[in-house]
Amino acid sequence: MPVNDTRQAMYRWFCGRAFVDLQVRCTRLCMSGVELGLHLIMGSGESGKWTVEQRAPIRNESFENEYVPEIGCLSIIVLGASGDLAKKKTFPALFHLYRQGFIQSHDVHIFGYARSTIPDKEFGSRIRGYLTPCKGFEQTHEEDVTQFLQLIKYVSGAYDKEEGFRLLDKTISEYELSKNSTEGSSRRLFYLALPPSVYPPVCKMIRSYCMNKSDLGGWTRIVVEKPFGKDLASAEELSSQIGELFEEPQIYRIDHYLGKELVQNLMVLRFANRLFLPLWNRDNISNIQVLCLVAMEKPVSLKPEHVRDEKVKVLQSVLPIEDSEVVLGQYEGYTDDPTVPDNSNTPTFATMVLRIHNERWEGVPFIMKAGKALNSRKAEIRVQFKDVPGDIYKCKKQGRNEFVIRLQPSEAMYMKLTVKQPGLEMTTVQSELDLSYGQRYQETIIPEAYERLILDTIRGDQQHFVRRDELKAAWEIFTPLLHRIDQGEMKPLPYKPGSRGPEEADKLAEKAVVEAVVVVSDLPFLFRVSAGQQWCCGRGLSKIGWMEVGLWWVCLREREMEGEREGEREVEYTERSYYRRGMTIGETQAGRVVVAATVLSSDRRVKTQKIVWKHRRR
Ligand SMILES: NC(=O)C1=CN([C@@H]2O[C@H](COP(=O)(O)OP(=O)(O)OC[C@H]3O[C@@H](n4cnc5c(N)ncnc54)[C@H](OP(=O)(O)O)[C@@H]3O)[C@@H](O)[C@H]2O)C=CC1
Ligand SMILES: O=C1O[C@H](COP(=O)(O)O)[C@@H](O)[C@H](O)[C@H]1O
Repeated sequence: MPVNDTRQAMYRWFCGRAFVDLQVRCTRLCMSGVELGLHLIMGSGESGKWTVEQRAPIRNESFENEYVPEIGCLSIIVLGASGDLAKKKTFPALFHLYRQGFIQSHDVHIFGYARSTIPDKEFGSRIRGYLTPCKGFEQTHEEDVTQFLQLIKYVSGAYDKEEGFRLLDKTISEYELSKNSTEGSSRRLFYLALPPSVYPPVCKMIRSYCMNKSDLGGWTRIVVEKPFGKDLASAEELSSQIGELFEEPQIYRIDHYLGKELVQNLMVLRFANRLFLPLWNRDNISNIQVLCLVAMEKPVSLKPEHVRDEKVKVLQSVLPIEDSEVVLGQYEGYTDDPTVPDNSNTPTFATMVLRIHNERWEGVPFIMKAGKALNSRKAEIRVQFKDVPGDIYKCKKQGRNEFVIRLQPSEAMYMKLTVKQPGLEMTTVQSELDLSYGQRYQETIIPEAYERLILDTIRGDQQHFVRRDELKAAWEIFTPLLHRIDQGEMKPLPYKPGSRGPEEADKLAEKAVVEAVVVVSDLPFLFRVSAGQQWCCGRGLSKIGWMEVGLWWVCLREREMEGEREGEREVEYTERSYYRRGMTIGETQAGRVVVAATVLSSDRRVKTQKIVWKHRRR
């Protein structure tokens, strides 16, 4: 449904897409020819002495796969097996895992569960047509499908009745016994391909009747599909209901965009390439146009919890969304659908600017765009770099450096660069370094997102699933806006199907980019610090804690300043934003604005202080 899709798209910008995969090799220190691992120098109990604690060598957690194959038989139970998701995505993904040997008939069985009464054979014919051939296995496809379908047993029952789940448990147990699986060593994976309204009763039933009987290395996990609620309150309620029944490590909140090849590649790109490490920040990036954030800091390790910790942190650094930085749309003809009310306020399109209030991203607009019935169906992340200072080649007119990651269709990464136009003339032209997966990896099978994620659930890797606090942090950002839409306070603008969306959306994006450029072109700022009698040049500002807020203030509030001569604002201080008393901030050499700001008091512990500013145009 469109309303959910828009909510999901908004949610996805955050929780998904950008925070994914990381494959960084941990540093190893080789000492005296013996690999000792990383040594940690610690203060000892005795003052003045240092001891060296020897730790086990740090292993490369991404490449030396920690997964140890388990021995108990595996039951995969798809609840809502009669539905759309199950037939189009879940069973086809299971089939591909089977065909590639990740699911083997000797220790895996699959159960479909739903209310509809469907004989096993008929169930097989329902899904057969959706089981597409695996690349390289086209010859044996029909045979493979027949064998795969034999692994599936369909059980019919209600979602809130004991009998159905007792029957399901009995059917699973019979299979486990037939495989001589020791009780408690078996693994049960429940995939809820169901409307969220039935998650709570279904989880309750699973908890009461279908869990592993004891723990001999076996487990019970549940996979829940988005949407995870419709706003903060409903998401929290759902989380509590499920959280009362299952521990967080048993819960896999799936959003299949996190399983897409190029989303999985994002962290590798960022943290495994020296080229990007120093560039990926506000000093170099003008704006980011994403379906998701590319913003988290490097995690301590590749452990799922470390990765997810970083995701939560960056979500918590997102500033409240300003109404003036949102454009909503609804395509013309949307309300012609008889199921849609004539006065529907449901957006089918949204563009908005997000601001991340941290050292890396202050001043860099994250421009999000998503919609239905647009001119093209694609998902990409676009990172625009700042202009080259001292542009002797006049590169500006050709466009800036840009790094584009196209998730779909046709996975690709390309980088727009300025190069010399081949030939005798010394002219420049914009060209691309292009890594199109279809060409470069012709022989490689790129797995479907669901395939990869289901495999992760079997292996117990939660890295690409949404943790409860992450979900909460994401909803906290969007809920106020969603409520304003629900209350009719924000109206979608009409746009033509097949267009780029409302024109205002492009204008908003342009404005955000221009503002970000102004920040660049105005550098260097000169900062006069009256108390310390110092002069500083703006380039190194982010490294000087007490200047950070000033710069942020100048950059982000420029819009407000344009209309006002002077004013007063409350400024929130971060721990790093240490101010000195009586500081005067800012004069741009580029001559756009002069900003004088005085911080009235200074105290590291005070989180909010008053800043008075004035400016004048030259
Ligand atoms: N379809 C897709 O491509 C995607 C779906 N999702 C999410 O996955 C979940 C399942 O999606 P989808 O398969 O499309 O959903 P369906 O509407 O097809 O529902 C799945 C099954 O659930 C049962 N069901 C449907 N409505 C109700 C109800 N009100 N109460 C109880 N049971 C009901 C039906 O089975 P029966 O009557 O036989 O019991 C139905 O076959 C949803 O949460 C959806 O948002 C997420 C991403 C993509
Ligand atoms: O989650 C969803 O995604 C699909 C689109 O998936 P894609 O992998 O084909 O891009 C969308 O159609 C569906 O409405 C939404 O819930």
